[in-house]
Amino acid sequence: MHSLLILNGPNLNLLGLRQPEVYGRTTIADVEAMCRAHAETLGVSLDFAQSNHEGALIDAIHAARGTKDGIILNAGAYTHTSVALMDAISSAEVPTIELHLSNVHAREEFRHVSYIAKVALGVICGFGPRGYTLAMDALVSHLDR
Ligand SMILES: O=C(O)[C@]1(O)C=C(c2cccc(Sc3ccccc3)c2)[C@@H](O)[C@H](O)C1
Repeated sequence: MHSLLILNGPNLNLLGLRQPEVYGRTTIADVEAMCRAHAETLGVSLDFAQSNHEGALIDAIHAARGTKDGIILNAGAYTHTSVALMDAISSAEVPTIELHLSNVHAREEFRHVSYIAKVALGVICGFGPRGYTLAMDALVSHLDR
């Protein structure tokens, strides 16, 4: 059975509570429930976490080496700034999909930069909460290739 980690970065704990016009009204708890139901369907185990702290996200990625088969990472704003997260993903050697609720490429210029994409298996963005289950499907397809 594949073991997946879904990791969410800063401010995503407030998802659905503010800026619904950009990020929708779905809460992070709703996203987790949807992902856990989809994990059952796929027959995979799932850990789901969120942190506002870059170091905690790095620690979770380090811990995934040798224990998780794949990571889905919505690093939030750290996507656009964090060489440390890029290095952690690279060193963990666990296939990682970069995930965004919004289409970052259609937004402000600064959101077009991604340090995560440089070391990711692939990027899914713009599909809202559905992006998480799309990423799960893509990761399992990759692991079963
Ligand atoms: O689209 C995303 O999922 C993204 O990763 C998420 C982000 C993000 C940024 C701020 C807040 C939130 S969640 C939220 C939204 C409104 C109010 C409070 C929190 C997400 C952005 O930093 C990224 O550029 C894009």
